[in-house]
Parts: sequence; structure tokens; C-alpha cells
Amino acid sequence: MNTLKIDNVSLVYSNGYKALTALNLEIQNGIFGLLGPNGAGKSSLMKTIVGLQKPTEGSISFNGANVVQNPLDIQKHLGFLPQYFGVYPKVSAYDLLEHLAKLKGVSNKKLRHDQIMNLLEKVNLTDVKNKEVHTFSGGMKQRFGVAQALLGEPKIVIVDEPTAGLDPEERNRFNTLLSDISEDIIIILSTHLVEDVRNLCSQMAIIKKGHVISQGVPNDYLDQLNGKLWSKATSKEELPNLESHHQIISKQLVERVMHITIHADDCPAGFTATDPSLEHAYFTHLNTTAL
Ligand SMILES: Nc1ncnc2c1ncn2[C@@H]1O[C@H](COP(=O)(O)OP(=O)(O)OP(=O)(O)O)[C@@H](O)[C@H]1O
Repeated sequence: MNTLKIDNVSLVYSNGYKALTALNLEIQNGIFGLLGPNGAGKSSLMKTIVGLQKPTEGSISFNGANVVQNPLDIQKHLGFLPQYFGVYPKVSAYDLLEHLAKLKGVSNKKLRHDQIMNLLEKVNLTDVKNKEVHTFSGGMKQRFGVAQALLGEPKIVIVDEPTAGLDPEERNRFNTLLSDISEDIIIILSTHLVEDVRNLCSQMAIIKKGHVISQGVPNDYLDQLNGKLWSKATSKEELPNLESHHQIISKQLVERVMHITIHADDCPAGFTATDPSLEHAYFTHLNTTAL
């Protein structure tokens, strides 16, 4: 079992902006979802975990090693799948993986070849291994990204907004792949897509303005809201009055009609009970935690 421990971590950028405040997380094998709106501090946390920047306060350990003092202790076990790779060099998928594998220290030629062929198989790109990566579709590029992240058999893989821009079929395929590889390693999935966290993650945390405002098991979040959510179709005219009387946690257009969901112990007149989703839980925490 791999364990990543984040203890009381704060990060202040050189311009004085406090991006992370006293974060505590303990993460073990499986997919851990880090949910938060844009600018909440997800990328700042990722970069701090992988040792690209040092926290201003606090400690981070990976399998007992202090990675703030010694970033190599996590970097040699790390795979990273950024949201965008930028420009790909004009070389084939196989050659690019070979180059990256060398950089990751897979020095034995035969082992390197076997590992690359296994990974290409796993991500379903064997048939196109001699094609240049820049000619791939978005989904194929993301699967290539998974293959490069898994070179060198990492124990911890960090994925940043991986399904942005993928069509539903590629997104499903990508999520299944993540799920398959997550058994024996830690995967940290940074995203604002609540549905991906619901589908994939055994543990999750919500981050807002640099604070972890909540963490737990997705199912528990739903249980906490059972019997406390009420919905109603409404109109633009009626909305301001409802907003001043209720804690609205979601507004959704269904066939061009606005439906609102509120959080309350008892059902107000005119509302009906609704089943909680993880998105409801996410917005409830975001909207009710003042910072
Ligand atoms: N190098 C930096 N110097 C100063 N402020 C920074 C720096 N990098 C990020 N920030 C600020 O820190 C805050 C958190 O940024 P961060 O990129 O970690 O958020 P995020 O949750 O990853 O958001 P997104 O989903 O938009 O990438 C933002 O307000 C950002 O402007």
C-alpha cells in the first residue's frame, strides 16, 4: 500500500498570494478526486506534491520519505498527465515513448521495449505506434498521455483535468483505463467534473480558496443529503423571491424550464423530494462554507 501524507501544508507565492492554507490529506491506493472551482488551488497543490515548488509551511511524505526535503523520493515513482502537452515533436508514438522512458531511467533496452509494447497495448494504440502523435485525435492523445505517465512503473500518478475536450465515448474509455490501472497505485485526479469523481473515486476532497473544506467517501456525501433536498420548476420572475427565502444549491434548465433544488430539513410548500447527486453535495459544501 502506498501512502501520501500532507500535513498542515500552506503555500504563499512570492507576490504574497496565499494559494494553500493548512491542508491536511492522507491518500492511499485508488483514485483520489480533488474537486474545486477554477482558481481554488488544485494545480498549486499538485505542483507542491511533486516537488516543483516547496510549501511555505508544513510537511509532505510519500511512503514515509520526506518529499519536501528530497523531491527525488517521490519524483522517481511519479507519473504526470497534464491537461495539455503543448506541441508534440514530429516523431512516432513508439519513438516518443522510448525517448521518455530513457529520461525516466528505464535504461535496459529489452525491458524498455517490453514496457512500451505493454503500455501501447493497454491504451489500445498498438496499431498506430508508428504514427506521429500530433496526428492523433484528442482521445488518442490522452491515451498516449496515460502510456507516458505509466513509463517506469510509477507508484503515484497525477492527472490534471484529463477528460476536458473528450467526446463521451472517449471519456468513458479513458475513465475505464484509469480505473483499471488504479488498483496498486495512487492516482490523484484533479478536476471540476463532479461526474468523473462520482464514477471513479473511492475518496475525494473539495478545495475552495486554498482550503480543504471537506473530504470523505463519495457515497457518504450522498447519504448526508438523503431526505434534505427539494426541487421545484420555477420562472425568472419567481426566482428572486425563492432566493431570498431558501438556500438554493442548484439551478438547472430542463427543456428550457428552470428547476431549482434547495437544502432544508423539511419540504417547503410547492417543492417535491429529489434524490441527491454528488453535484448537489459539492455545491452544498461550496455554498455553505464561508471563507
Ligand atoms: N506563480 C504564481 N504566483 C502568484 N499567484 C499564483 C501563481 N500560480 C497560481 N497563482 C494563483 O493561485 C490561485 C490558485 O491557482 P491554481 O492554478 O492552483 O488553481 P486551480 O484550482 O488549479 O485552478 P484551475 O482549475 O483554473 O487551473 C489562483 O488565484 C492563481 O491566480
